[in-house]
Amino acid sequence: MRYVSILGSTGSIGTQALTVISKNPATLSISALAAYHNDQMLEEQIEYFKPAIAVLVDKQAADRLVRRYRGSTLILTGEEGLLAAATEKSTHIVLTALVGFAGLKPTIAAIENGKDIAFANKETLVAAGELVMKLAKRYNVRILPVDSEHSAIFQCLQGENTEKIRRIILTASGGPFRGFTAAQLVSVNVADCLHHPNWSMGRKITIDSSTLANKGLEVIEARWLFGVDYDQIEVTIHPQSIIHSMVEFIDGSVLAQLGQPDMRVPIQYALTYPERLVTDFPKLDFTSIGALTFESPDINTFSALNLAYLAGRSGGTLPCVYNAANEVAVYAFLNGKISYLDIPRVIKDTMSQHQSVMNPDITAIISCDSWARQSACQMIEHMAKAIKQC
Ligand SMILES: NC(=O)C1=CN([C@@H]2O[C@H](COP(=O)(O)OP(=O)(O)OC[C@H]3O[C@@H](n4cnc5c(N)ncnc54)[C@H](OP(=O)(O)O)[C@@H]3O)[C@@H](O)[C@H]2O)C=CC1
Ligand SMILES: CC(=O)[C@@H](O)[C@H](O)COP(=O)(O)O
Ligand SMILES: [Mn+2]
Repeated sequence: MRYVSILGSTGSIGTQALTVISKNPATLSISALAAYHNDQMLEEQIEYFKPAIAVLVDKQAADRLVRRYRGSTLILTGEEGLLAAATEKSTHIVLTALVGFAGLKPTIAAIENGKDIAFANKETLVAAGELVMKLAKRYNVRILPVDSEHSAIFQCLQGENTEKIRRIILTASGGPFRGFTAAQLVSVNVADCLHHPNWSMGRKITIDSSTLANKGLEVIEARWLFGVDYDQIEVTIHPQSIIHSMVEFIDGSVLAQLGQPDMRVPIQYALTYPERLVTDFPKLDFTSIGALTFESPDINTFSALNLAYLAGRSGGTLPCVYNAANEVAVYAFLNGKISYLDIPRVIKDTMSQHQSVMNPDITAIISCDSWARQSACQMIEHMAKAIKQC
């Protein structure tokens, strides 16, 4: 039996992981569940999966649950609760399915306690990839990609030597605005952005997909997961999202991983690796797919992708700044404070104000994240004031 802690159990990845676990009761079991404030859904999950620990980071939400709950699961709260879920003693593998930089500390705690990581929380690898990968090596834990592209690459690399990689081809759907001009992007609204053509996901990553910041984050994620240079990572728009990514080797051979756009498959692979278990999820029917097409990304219009390459190549704390500024800008856009094209503007301007620290330790990364959030927030306040004055 493999015991799983899920950080972010009430979200898109978290709930799909629970479906996978409920379909494989002989192999997978839940030891801890954690969410931010959705007490109702967490309570239902506790009733069904009976974890040792359940956590709501938000104290008021945790209080509501504690007042109602009569079972034997230990209910915890706050950052300490999240760390407890990440390090619960019976846990073998921690699925990091929470959003944003908040995943960094529990991921490190899990690694330091010898837990394997099923990695969905890409922001942590972007902000602190070098540090996290070094820790994983030191504590001899496995880092198993959940992100569909990185799971695809990981699957293509089974039995291969990463030194024989010529390039990685990360596929991108292109999002809801593929083919749009900058002029057309001026007036897009939140509802337009939340309409991803192929995947149903949480709000933050869906906005990221639309700006191509998601692909930018994934480029940096790939650099750390697979130890390749940025020159070896290429992004190709593949609107059907059937090929989840490809690896070209030095002899010119290309391996690809294909499947329905269904996150339950990479989630299950990460949780059961190296085993493959039977699924009853819809399978590909090649005759009905028709064409698989490819095009180059429009990096001038969708500049968040280029900014990620810039941040990644510069290294140090700049990827952390890229991530923090993007997080702040996305939530400001979702809350109606800035317009869509302000998102890459905020990232670019925050990056340009930063004095990068090379080889950052955890303290430097945390202070860089705080600095970037504060700078991005100030920028957004100025933008909001300027709009009011018009
Ligand atoms: N969705 C997808 O298909 C994919 C997602 N990913 C990555 O996986 C991660 C999760 O994405 P997704 O599932 O879409 O996100 P969702 O917004 O759907 O879910 C986020 C989950 O994290 C919890 N959460 C949010 N903030 C915190 C916090 N500070 N502390 C503890 N828990 C928190 C939420 O709890 P509550 O509900 O209580 O707010 C919720 O359970 C992201 O990093 C994303 O980039 C990667 C590939 C695909
Ligand atoms: C499902 C998944 O892995 C997402 O990261 C997905 O890749 C988003 O689609 P885009 O290719 O549009 O960014
Ligand atoms: Mn992805």
